[in-house]
Amino acid sequence: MNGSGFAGRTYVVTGGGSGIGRAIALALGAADARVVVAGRTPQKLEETVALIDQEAGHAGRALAVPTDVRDPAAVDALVTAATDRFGRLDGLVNNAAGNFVAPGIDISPNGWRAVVDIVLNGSYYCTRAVARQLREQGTGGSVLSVIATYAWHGHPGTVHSAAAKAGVLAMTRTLAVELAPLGIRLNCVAPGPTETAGAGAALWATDEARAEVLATVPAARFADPAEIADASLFLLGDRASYLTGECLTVDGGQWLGKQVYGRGATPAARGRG
Ligand SMILES: CCCCCCCCCCC/C=C/C(=O)SCCNC(=O)CCNC(=O)[C@H](O)C(C)(C)COP(=O)(O)OP(=O)(O)OC[C@H]1O[C@@H](n2cnc3c(N)ncnc32)[C@H](O)[C@@H]1OP(=O)(O)O
Ligand SMILES: NC(=O)C1=CN([C@@H]2O[C@H](COP(=O)(O)OP(=O)(O)OC[C@H]3O[C@@H](n4cnc5c(N)ncnc54)[C@H](OP(=O)(O)O)[C@@H]3O)[C@@H](O)[C@H]2O)C=CC1
Repeated sequence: MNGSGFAGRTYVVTGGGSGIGRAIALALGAADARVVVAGRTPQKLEETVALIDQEAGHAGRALAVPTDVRDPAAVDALVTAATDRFGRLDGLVNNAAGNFVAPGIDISPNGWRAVVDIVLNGSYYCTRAVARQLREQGTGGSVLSVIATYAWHGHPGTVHSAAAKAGVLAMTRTLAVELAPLGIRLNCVAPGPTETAGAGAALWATDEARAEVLATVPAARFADPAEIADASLFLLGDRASYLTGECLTVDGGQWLGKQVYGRGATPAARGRG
């Protein structure tokens, strides 16, 4: 990835201790960026830092800052820790999330709050704190939020997450316009079903549920987190320099494949996925 423009730049990745967030953090590290990973579990963050150091062949390219993104003061402290360590910031990946499947009519206020606080409020607090730092630096930068296609088509069992992700998309489009004069770009990536332990536990915990999800994907497979990371680095980096307020879907055709006719023609639907 030499010449990609990431060398020496610094990115905060929330939820960087696992799954897609870890894959994005590793890809940034491999592109010679400096990476600050944030999440609630210190051990998972330290594992990501160790993997980045291992790939780099030396320590010091990454920093773990245990942070609950629901706490705006903790998020401000995260940005301070990142700039104290690396001198400046260049971008943010809003990746942290929580999810569970339940009928909307049965979700408790606390269950609703748990998901919306992490996904929507957390993304706003992080975006606000990083954008303020970029404004102070006068450098511009890039914010990427990881959402899901049900932000626009909805999905039974996920009303809290779908509503929160839709909010993140609206935030992205709104702030893309407000912050363009400062040279700050904001975009989203919307992965389809992606092989991570977190999503597996939250969304397809049984073989039956997993097979049902797979049958909805025309590409007849789950995504590898590295494929989401590839698209994410494109959106974060200079090759997307005129791209803002957009969402790139990386879902193996899942959400377009909802037509009545033709769905049975996919390998997964024929039981070969
Ligand atoms: C049918 C779906 C298939 C869709 C396929 C489409 C394609 C893929 C698209 C996927 C898009 C998005 C994916 C993801 O987001 S994957 C990320 C998954 N990762 C995680 O969820 C990890 C983090 N998770 C958590 O931290 C927790 O799950 C939680 C979100 C609940 C937050 O944890 P916290 O410790 O803060 O909260 P509590 O455990 O105390 O719970 C708070 C309240 O929430 C209620 N709750 C929790 N789980 C459930 C459940 N399964 N059903 C109902 N209610 C639940 C809990 O009871 C608490 O409320 P009360 O105090 O009122 O009891
Ligand atoms: N996997 C999939 O199929 C899809 C995933 N996505 C999205 O991709 C992103 C990553 O998901 P995935 O990698 O699958 O799942 P993970 O469960 O691995 O990732 C979620 C991350 O968020 C962190 N997190 C949760 N709550 C908080 C909090 N309050 N503060 C800080 N960090 C928090 C978790 O760490 P910790 O618990 O240590 O805090 C964890 O590292 C999410 O935004 C998800 O919605 C979208 C579409 C499909």
